[in-house]
Amino acid sequence: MSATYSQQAPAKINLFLHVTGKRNDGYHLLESLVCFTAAGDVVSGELRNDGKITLAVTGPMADALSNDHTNDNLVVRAARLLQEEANTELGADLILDKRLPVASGIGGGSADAAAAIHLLYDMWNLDLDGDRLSAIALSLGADVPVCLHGKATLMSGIGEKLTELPDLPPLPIVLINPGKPVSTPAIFKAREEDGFSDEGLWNIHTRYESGAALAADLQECGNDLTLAATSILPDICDVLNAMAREEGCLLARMSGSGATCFAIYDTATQAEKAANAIASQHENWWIVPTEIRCEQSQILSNIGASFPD
Ligand SMILES: C[C@@](CO)(OP(=O)(O)O)[C@H](O)COP(=O)(O)OP(=O)(O)OC[C@H]1O[C@@H](n2ccc(N)nc2=O)[C@H](O)[C@@H]1O
Ligand SMILES: Nc1ncnc2c1ncn2[C@@H]1O[C@H](COP(=O)(O)OP(=O)(O)O)[C@@H](O)[C@H]1O
Repeated sequence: MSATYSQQAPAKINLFLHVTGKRNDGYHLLESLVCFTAAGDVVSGELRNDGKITLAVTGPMADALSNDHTNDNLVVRAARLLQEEANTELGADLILDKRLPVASGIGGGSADAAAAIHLLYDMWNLDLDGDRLSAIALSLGADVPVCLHGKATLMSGIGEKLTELPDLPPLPIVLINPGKPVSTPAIFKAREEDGFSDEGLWNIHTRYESGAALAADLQECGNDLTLAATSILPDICDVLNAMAREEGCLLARMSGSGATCFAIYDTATQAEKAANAIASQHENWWIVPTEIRCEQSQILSNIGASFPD
């Protein structure tokens, strides 16, 4: 019987997200403090010797994905690219346990693609250098390199420049999605007339000892996609207000291009209380109390991927 491999695909949070410019190809230059939560999807799988790659999708959010897993799903696209790059004749039967809402600003698809790369790297016993893996990741999406890295990072460029940061303090958070997907390209398009933020506003050397200290500095930054996202989906304002009203809320903000928002609470008990209170009033919202994960991905350290200073 072959072994089952399993890899978590944690949700990505943009603690702040500044749009600092635009490239000629239409992609935007960003500066964002990215971290990862204990909540996420799970990718698992078994080895095949015939080179075929199959995918089954399970879990509460499976129905939100297109049925054409073979061609559309980022897990399969990542697996095919890695197979080609490594020139291997091995394959895999993969299962995606889809728990994160789709098209929701927490990089679920990007996290799944990164998890598939980690899992298959291990399963196929590969030996590729970090630059080649980073190039595969970027070709799948601007958020995939940071998801491959998997820990607190200052992300810039269009998503390919990664600066590792000191570990963040324990951060109890609540994630809320109002149950409606938003399209990332549509949000970037909707902010076309807005200006650009300055670069270099975040001190990459500061080590935060408490969530309160981190939240205070995050108040000096923002998410430059919020105005565009709330103009397309005003429900995001309801989410932010509901989070901010609960006791112990240090910061409530939208992640990525939305619509998922996160709030940092002073304690885990306050985060859970807030989640329960909000859930009792909004039964259609996706509400998850969780925390920021700080540990480095084990498999990444085996890969030895290098990232710019
Ligand atoms: C906005 C962010 C912030 O972390 O997160 P999400 O809201 O998707 O979670 C990411 O940059 C999203 O990354 P990702 O979702 O991988 O984007 P891609 O598939 O590469 O691009 C989708 C579309 O978004 C726009 N896009 C994306 C990234 C970027 N730096 N500039 C852009 O203008 C482009 O219109 C592009 O066609
Ligand atoms: N495994 C996957 N999980 C989520 N979305 C996927 C996946 N594979 C492909 N997609 C497609 O990628 C798009 C972006 O999804 P997602 O990564 O969830 O958004 P976001 O980056 O805004 O959080 C969706 O339109 C979805 O159809």
